[in-house]
Order: sequence, then C-alpha cells, then structure tokens
Amino acid sequence: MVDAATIEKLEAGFSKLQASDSKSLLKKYLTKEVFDALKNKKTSFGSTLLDCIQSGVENLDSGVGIYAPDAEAYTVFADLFDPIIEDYHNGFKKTDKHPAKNWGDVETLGNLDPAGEFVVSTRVRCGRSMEGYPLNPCLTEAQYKEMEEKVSSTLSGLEGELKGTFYPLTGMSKETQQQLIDDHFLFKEGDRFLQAANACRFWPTGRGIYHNENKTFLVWCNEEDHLRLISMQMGGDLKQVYKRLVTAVNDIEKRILFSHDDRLGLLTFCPTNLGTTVRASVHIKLPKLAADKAKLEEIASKYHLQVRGTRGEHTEAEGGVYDIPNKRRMGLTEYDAVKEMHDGIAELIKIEKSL
Ligand SMILES: Nc1ncnc2c1ncn2[C@@H]1O[C@H](COP(=O)(O)OP(=O)(O)OP(=O)(O)O)[C@@H](O)[C@H]1O
Ligand SMILES: NC(=[NH2+])NCCC[C@H](N)C(=O)O
Repeated sequence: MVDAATIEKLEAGFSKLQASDSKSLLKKYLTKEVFDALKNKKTSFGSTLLDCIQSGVENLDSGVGIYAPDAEAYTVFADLFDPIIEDYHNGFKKTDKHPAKNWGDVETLGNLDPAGEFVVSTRVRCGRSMEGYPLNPCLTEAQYKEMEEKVSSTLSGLEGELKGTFYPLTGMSKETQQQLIDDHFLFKEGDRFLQAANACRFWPTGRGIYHNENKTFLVWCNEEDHLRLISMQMGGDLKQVYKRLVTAVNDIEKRILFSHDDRLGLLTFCPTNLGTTVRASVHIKLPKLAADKAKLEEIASKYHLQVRGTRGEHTEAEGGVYDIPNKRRMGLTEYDAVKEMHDGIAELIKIEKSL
C-alpha cells in the first residue's frame, strides 16, 4: 500500500496539474481514471506514481513531465507511460515491439553541408543503463561511486581515436566545468527537471566525463542516464561522427552489460529516450527560415525533427544557432533515427536556399 502522506501529495499534485495550463504530455494523459487506477501502486523498489510525475508537477512548463524511477515503473505505471510513449514516438503503440538494434551501413551517410554554409557542428549521442543497477532516484551513494569506478576503469581500456581520460566532477574546478559546458561538451548543473525527479542526489558524487584528446568522443557518467555516449565534431560530416559512435558503442558493449527490454528496447530514465536512445543533431544557422520561429518549428516537425536552443534543451538560440535533432527514438532502428535527422536537415537546407 502507498502511505497516506504520499497519497496526499499525489492528490495535491493532480489538482495542481488539472488547474494549470501546462502543455505537458503528463497533463494530457493523466486523466482522473488513470490517476485513480495508479495512485495506490508501487514497484518492488517502492517507487510510486509520485516518483514518476513529480518533475512534471513541479515544472509545469515541462514538455513531457514524467520519468521512470526504476525500470519496473514502465510496466507498473504503463497506463500512463504507454500513451505518452505513443504520442512522443510517432504512434509507437502498446502492442508494438521496438526493433532489434541495427546501426546499418555506416558508410552510406554523407556530409550534410560540404561547403560549410549552414552546419556549425554535428553530434550523435545515445544513452545506456548498466545492468544490475536501478535508475537515478533509487541509486545509493555507494552505488554511484561503484559505477563511476566501473565506468572510468572500463573506458581506460579504449584505444586509438577513442583513447582518453576520465574526469570526475568531484574536485573539478568551477572554471574547467563551466568551460566544458560553454563548449557544449559537458552536461549542465542544477537541471530543475532532473532535480525534481530526484535524479541529482549525492551530486557531484559518481558524476563525471570521459573524453578523448580532441573531444570528439565523450562519455557522461550518471547525469540523467547511467551513461551517455557522444560523438561530435565541427562541421557537417555526419558519416564520420556516426562511424565513431558506432565503433565506440560496439567496443564498450563488449565490456559492460546494459539493460534492455523486449518491447521498449534500451532502457533509459526518460521515456523520450527509450528504444534506440539515439539523438542525432546539428547546430545549424538557417537565418531565413528562422526569421519566423513558429514556421521553423512547423517545417521541422514535418520531417520529424525537433528545434532546441544553442545550449540544448530548454534554452534559447544564441547568434541564430539552433540544435535540430530527430525527435523520436523508438520504433525504428538506430540507422533510421540518424537517417531521419539527415534527410530532414537536407530538406531544411534546400528550403533555406530557395528563400
Ligand atoms: N550538433 C551539436 N553540436 C554541438 N553541440 C551540440 C550539438 N547538439 C547538442 N549539443 C550540445 O550538447 C549539450 C547537451 O544538450 P542537451 O542536454 O539538449 O541534449 P542531450 O545531451 O542530447 O540530452 P537530453 O536530450 O537528455 O537533454 C549542449 O551543450 C548542447 O548545446
Ligand atoms: N532530457 C530529456 N529527457 N528531455 C525530455 C524531457 C525533459 C523534461 N522532463 C520535460 O518534460 O520537458
């Protein structure tokens, strides 16, 4: 049974959400019927509906508003997660099964902008959860330390272009940290969406970043997900960026086991990242198209793309630079998720040139 204090918080949260003009998927799908069916449920880790929805309740400007406190939450609270997943990932139904992992033929992607007129930089990232560990809100301080140790020692075995160094956040100077954030290499600190979801406990313990010398291959440890594997570089050479990521992930998957679900694919903390977990993006300047931001968003969404600001999610564009990625990550292969970004960006560039 869920205790009385939690039920009280849940009722207050539900009323707050209902009375608000929040545009989140949480508000859209947490009907009274779903709320009543789920409010007394608990996972075997003790997570309740409150753990899933508290970020969206506290942050009414959330786009989605829900996280899975542990992997089991996706099943126990499926009546809420499933419609949100379906809405976000272009109609991935509760009867659908995410396809098997397939990176495709890495040689077939090209340079998105060989003349260097529009694309500032290209980045492809994916997320992974380590098998045997719960998700952020259920991790103990000891587990954070143990995971950091596992990650840093595993990555120290990487070679060639991927060879690099692990830098724990604990003990990192504020200047170094800020520089890495400003250069788009490191996650920001104090994300209010993650904080409200209980994902920042014991910070900065267990958090860190690994990168190779050129900062073209990077790994985030224990921010939103256990691991984020990132390949990025200046310019539009998506083939090179993607190839590097695929090589790195294939190598790391031989050394660490990751959590996977038969239906949902790879497991992540946020339902928007399930499946392939792949977000491929360009930093791009499209001055004519972006003169009308609403229009840019409308055209981008036609190609299943999203529009973010220069410093990532929940930020504004600076100097006309937008971060434009594939939106959905589920119900298609890794290759197709990247190809979706590739094809959409090619169209946006074509339109920009025609204006
Ligand atoms: N194509 C790109 N070139 C350079 N930097 C990028 C590019 N795409 C994203 N970034 C940078 O990556 C950092 C993280 O961005 P952001 O948090 O939005 O996305 P994410 O790491 O994919 O995770 P999430 O989707 O969970 O937020 C930011 O500094 C952002 O500017
Ligand atoms: N990094 C992410 N998981 N982004 C997707 C959602 C982020 C935040 N919870 C929101 O609803 O706006």
